[in-house]
Amino acid sequence: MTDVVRTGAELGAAVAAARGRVALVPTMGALHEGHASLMGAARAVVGDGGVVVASVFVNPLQFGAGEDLDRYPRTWDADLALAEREGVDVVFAPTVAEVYPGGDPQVTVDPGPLGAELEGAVRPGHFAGVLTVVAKLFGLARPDVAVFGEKDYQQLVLIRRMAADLCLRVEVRGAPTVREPDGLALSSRNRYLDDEQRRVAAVLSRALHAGQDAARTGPEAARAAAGAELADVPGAEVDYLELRDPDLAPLAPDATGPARLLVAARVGTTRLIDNTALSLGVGTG
Ligand SMILES: Nc1ncnc2c1ncn2[C@@H]1O[C@H](COP(=O)(O)OP(=O)(O)OP(=O)(O)O)[C@@H](O)[C@H]1O
Ligand SMILES: CC(C)(CO)[C@@H](O)C(=O)[O-]
Ligand code: BAL
Repeated sequence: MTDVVRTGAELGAAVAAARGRVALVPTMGALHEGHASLMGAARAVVGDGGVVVASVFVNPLQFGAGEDLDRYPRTWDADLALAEREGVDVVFAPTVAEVYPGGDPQVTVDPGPLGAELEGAVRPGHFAGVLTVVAKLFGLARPDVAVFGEKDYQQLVLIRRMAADLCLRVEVRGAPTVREPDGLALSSRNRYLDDEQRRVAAVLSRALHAGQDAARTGPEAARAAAGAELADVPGAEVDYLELRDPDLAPLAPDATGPARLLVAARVGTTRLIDNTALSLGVGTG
């Protein structure tokens, strides 16, 4: 039985009554099997005696002017059915006024330098909005553990850093990206794509695979192989393709070992992001 709560007070009461550990899965709704995998991971961490809370909240603070806040998919009935199927104990689905009773908050979380790079360079203010709402969700749900998808890798790195830097006493876990059979990462925004755009969108994961395959030869080869896949694909406009270390710091040209390859592109008016781990250097790829 999944309880639906709409206010911070109701959520506080629900988690205060919990006997086991509390795991939180923040989402913006329009739930898909990627979200379901996070809920499954949350249950695996806290066990049957724990409490899994999923939030469904389209956070205006992380959308810039001209972005898709108004048309972001809202599929409440299907979201609740998926949460019930996954055995989520509590769904927190607040209104904007409940989360931001005084309008935009005066105090927000500064994501630091990484917040202005990659996604943050294309979407100024985005990560301040993300970290602020996640900090509020942590304050409301007081989770022991919170689970986020690696699909939004920069977000995951920044939330981990926020939890550590601000001593939030929550364990931040990443979960692997769930993909369509052709490699496209599941994403709520995929539903904006028409058939032709959906076909084009598979180039992102093809590029990441090409980068992985070339990684044994070194960073430049990995980046070039991914770039070659993305070059001249009609209908796909690349925002960035970057190879970084696993914490998203820049890599030395001769770096070896673990790294992260990240891509963002616009297919029509839809922005898609994806990333993969890879291992650089001869004998490690
Ligand atoms: N394919 C996926 N596999 C695993 N986790 C995912 C996947 N897609 C999203 N998530 C995770 O689900 C959580 C909620 O994300 P969100 O509700 O924004 O969904 P989304 O599909 O990423 O939507 P959007 O299209 O807005 O990017 C985040 O932690 C995100 O990383
Ligand atoms: C973490 C999050 C739920 C905060 O609004 C959002 O950025 C998302 O869905 O990834
Ligand atoms: N999936 C990350 C939330 C966003 O794009 O706003």
